[in-house]
Amino acid sequence: MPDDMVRGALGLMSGTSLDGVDVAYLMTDGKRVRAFGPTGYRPFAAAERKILRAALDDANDLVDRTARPGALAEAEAIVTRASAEAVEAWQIANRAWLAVEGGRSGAPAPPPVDVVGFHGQTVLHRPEARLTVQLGDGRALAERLGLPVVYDFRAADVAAGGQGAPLVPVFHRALARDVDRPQPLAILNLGGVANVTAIDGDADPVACDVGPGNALIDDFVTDRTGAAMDAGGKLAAAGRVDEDAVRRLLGMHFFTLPPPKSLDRNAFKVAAKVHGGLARASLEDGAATLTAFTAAAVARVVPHLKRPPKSWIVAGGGAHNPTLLRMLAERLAPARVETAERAGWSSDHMEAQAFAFLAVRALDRLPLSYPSTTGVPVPMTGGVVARP
Ligand SMILES: Nc1ncnc2c1ncn2[C@@H]1O[C@H](COP(=O)(O)OP(=O)(O)OP(=O)(O)O)[C@@H](O)[C@H]1O
Ligand SMILES: CC(=O)N[C@H]1[C@@H]2OC[C@@H](O2)[C@@H](O)[C@@H]1O[C@H](C)C(=O)O
Repeated sequence: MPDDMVRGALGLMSGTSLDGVDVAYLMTDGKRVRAFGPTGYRPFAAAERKILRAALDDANDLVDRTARPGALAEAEAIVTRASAEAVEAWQIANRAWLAVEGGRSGAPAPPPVDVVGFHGQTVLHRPEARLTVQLGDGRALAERLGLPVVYDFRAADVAAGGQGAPLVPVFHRALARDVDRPQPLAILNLGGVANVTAIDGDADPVACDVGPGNALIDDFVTDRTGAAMDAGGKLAAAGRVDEDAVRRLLGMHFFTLPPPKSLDRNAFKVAAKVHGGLARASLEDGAATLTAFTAAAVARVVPHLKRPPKSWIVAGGGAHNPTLLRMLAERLAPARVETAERAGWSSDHMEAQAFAFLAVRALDRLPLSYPSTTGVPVPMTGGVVARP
């Protein structure tokens, strides 16, 4: 098989917010994106979410990444089933689109989906202990779908001493090739955790997790009101930022470290309670302070980079929060800050697209991570391939 073969790939991502499985189609040779395709979403039901939360707790004591005690076995079955359903619903919804795309190069038509990239659900990430666990049975998924599935993307990197995250940088680099923005260009993902990729010419991308994304804001708002998030950043917009608290939080050791580095979703949970003065803060002031902390943590990575980025493109759920975007623009000035949509990309589907892209690279044994993205000793491929 020529290694620049263009394949159709579906990526599946279930992020730290435990909301559901995103699915996205990509046509790619693993180097450039040839075309984006339709996307889909399969939410977790409340009962499923409950089991996934229990699995997060039960994963805390894991020392063997293959063990599935407590709720972990049931949670893994849920992730696998939800992912299969996400693909099957996507195939049904896009039958007409696939027929047209599949026939685009004449008969015999290439199979429209050649491979599925299955991230699974991270329940534990402790790279310093060489431990990272993503729930999801790739073999069972391959059998059920009748398609090759690439899964367990982070294991090889962590086993080699890397951070195992972030893995999107190689996809960010491919995206950056097709946009005209002044470099260095930073691509920021604001999920539960925030991560950044800095692209500067032909050098390998420099990347790391930078701090809390939306997780602290979500948790605080949920504790106080029961709502899942500060929708539209409305609460934060009405509050006053406690700059002293932001400074105290930025004093944490993590922020002094240069990239590469990665984070567990709950890395700042305790610190935010202790140093953020949140117990005494009003709902609005607490949301404003945590939103400012997220923005300030992003800006704090700049001194660790060789050159400050001239432009920032923001993706992930946080790109829907105008207050967070405003605070980012203030703290990153004079750099230009814009959303992924402005660049012609998708804030909500970038991670699923990334795992479609990574699956194709894994099939061709191309590197998924680099010393500058996860700290692996040499560029490394990864992922496990399950064939039906
Ligand atoms: N309209 C909105 N207003 C404010 N915040 C929003 C909005 N939409 C999404 N978000 C935020 O984005 C979060 C979800 O982001 P995303 O889907 O990128 O996270 P994830 O993929 O689960 O996390 P990760 O990338 O860390 O795995 C929500 O929990 C919320 O905080
Ligand atoms: C261990 C793990 O699953 N980490 C996620 C999480 O969510 C965002 C951030 O933390 C990032 O490091 C990573 O996901 C993205 C997709 C990545 O690997 O690039």
